[in-house]
Amino acid sequence: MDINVVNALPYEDFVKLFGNVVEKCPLISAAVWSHRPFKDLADIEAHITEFIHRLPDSGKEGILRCHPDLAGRDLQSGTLTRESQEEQSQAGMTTLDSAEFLQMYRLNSEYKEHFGFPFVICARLNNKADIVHQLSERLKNDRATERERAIEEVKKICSLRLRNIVLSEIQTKL
Ligand SMILES: NC(=O)N[C@H]1NC(=O)NC1=O
Repeated sequence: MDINVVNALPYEDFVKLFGNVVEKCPLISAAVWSHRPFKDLADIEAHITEFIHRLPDSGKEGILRCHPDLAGRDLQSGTLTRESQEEQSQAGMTTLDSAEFLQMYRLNSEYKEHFGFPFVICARLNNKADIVHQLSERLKNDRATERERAIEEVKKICSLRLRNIVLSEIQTKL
């Protein structure tokens, strides 16, 4: 992808293209557009990361709360975003048997009750077993540690979504 093409995009198209690199947080790409011209894709990613890091704790938790549960209500009802659907499918969340589904439901509920935000992990980089293991392990963290840990996962998700757009979507979306 030619970065000059991206730099020439009006904000409406930029947000259309990059609006979901952080799940359901188009405000972030709308804010980052102000930093054009970008040197390259890594520069866009760096601005997104900086924006997230400057948020107060409540803002970071807000980002986490925009994420759907893994194997949760949105997956059941078919209301996941396209990106999340692909990621959850790749991690095996769409083919859980009923015992696995119940286990995910219980662990997700326990995690949410404990921290007040959903468990977030980069599904594309983890399989079913990793996810269950991480859910149980990260429940032991204190809230501040876990908030930062989860934000690191948001950044991984964002990075892979950005790369995906560059590889496959620029021609079809515009
Ligand atoms: N809760 C959670 O981790 N959700 C996600 N992870 C991911 O890679 N895509 C998601 O939607």
